[in-house]
Amino acid sequence: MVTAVSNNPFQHLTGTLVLAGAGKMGGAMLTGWLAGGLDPARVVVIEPMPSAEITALAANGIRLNPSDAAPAEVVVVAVKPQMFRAAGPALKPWVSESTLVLSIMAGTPIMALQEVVGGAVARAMPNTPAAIGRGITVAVPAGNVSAAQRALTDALLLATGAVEWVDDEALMDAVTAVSGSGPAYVFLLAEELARAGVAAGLPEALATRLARDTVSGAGELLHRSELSSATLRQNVTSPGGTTAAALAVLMGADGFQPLLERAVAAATARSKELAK
Ligand SMILES: NC(=O)C1=CN([C@@H]2O[C@H](COP(=O)(O)OP(=O)(O)OC[C@H]3O[C@@H](n4cnc5c(N)ncnc54)[C@H](OP(=O)(O)O)[C@@H]3O)[C@@H](O)[C@H]2O)C=CC1
Ligand SMILES: O=C(O)[C@@H]1CCC=N1
Repeated sequence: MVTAVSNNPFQHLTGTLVLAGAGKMGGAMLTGWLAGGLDPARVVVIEPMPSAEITALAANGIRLNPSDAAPAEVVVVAVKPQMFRAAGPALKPWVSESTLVLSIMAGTPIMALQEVVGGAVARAMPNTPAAIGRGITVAVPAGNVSAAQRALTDALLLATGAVEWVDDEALMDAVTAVSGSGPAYVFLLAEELARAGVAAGLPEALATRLARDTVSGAGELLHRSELSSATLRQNVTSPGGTTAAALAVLMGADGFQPLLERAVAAATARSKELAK
C-alpha cells in the first residue's frame, strides 16, 4: 500500500493560529506562512490598525479582530515589547494551558509571557526576510513546551526560512542584535554605497541600482556558495587593485570591525533594557 505524504508544513496545525500584532514582522511571517500553504481559515489576526494588505486578507478567509475568543492552538505575540504589559492581558481568552504561545518580541523574557499570557511559551527571534522564506529564526522553549508543540513551532518557523534552537535564553539578546536587527545593517550598506557612488560622481538612479544589485547579488552568492565569506571577499580582491584600496579603509582601525562590534553591543544592551 502506498501512503500519501503531505508536503504541507502546516499539516500538524489542526486548530486556530492567532497572530497578535500584524505589523512589519508579524505581517512578514504571515505572508511567509500563507505563501507556504497555511489555510487562511485557520488564522485570526488581532491588529488595531490593520494595513491595506492585512485587511485584504480578510477576503481570503482570515478573521480580523473577531469579537469572540476561544483558546487557540497557537498564539503568536508580535506586538512591540514596550506595549506588551498593556496589550498582553487581552490575549488571555485565546490561551489555555495547552496553547503554544510563540513570542517574537525582542527583549521580552519567557517568564514575562508566562506571567501575562500563560500557555506553553516558545520565544523566537525571526527577521524580515521571513516574508520571502529566507529568514533565520533562533528559538528557545520553556520547560512545559511539549515535543508536539516544539515540532509545530519548528514547522511554523521553517516555513519562513532556517531555524536554530538554543537552550540558553540569555543568548537571545545577542541573537537579536545579529540576525533580528541584521537585515537593517545590510539595507543601510546599500543606502550608503549608493550615497558614496553619488559622491564619486555617479547619477543617483545609477548609483542606487548598482548598490542594490551589488548587495543583493553578493548576498545571493554568499547564500549559494560553499565558500566562506572571507574567501568570497578575497576572490574580489585583485592584488594591488581597487578593492584592496577600499578594503584598506574598511578593514582599518576605524573600519567595519570596531563599528559593527559597537553596533551589535548597542543592540544587545537595548535588548537587555527591554527586558526590564
Ligand atoms: N521588525 C523586525 O524586523 C523584527 C521585529 N521583531 C519583534 O516583532 C514585534 C513587532 O515589531 P514590528 O513588526 O517591527 O513593529 P510594528 O509596530 O510594525 O508591529 C506591531 C503591531 O502591533 C500592533 N498592535 C498595537 N497594539 C496591539 C494590540 N493591543 N493587539 C494587537 N496588536 C497591536 C501595532 O499597531 P499600531 O502600529 O497601531 O500600534 C503594530 O501594527 C516586536 O516585538 C519586535 O521586537 C522581531 C524580529 C524582527
Ligand atoms: O528593532 C527591534 O527592536 C526589532 C527587533 C529586531 C529587529 N527589530
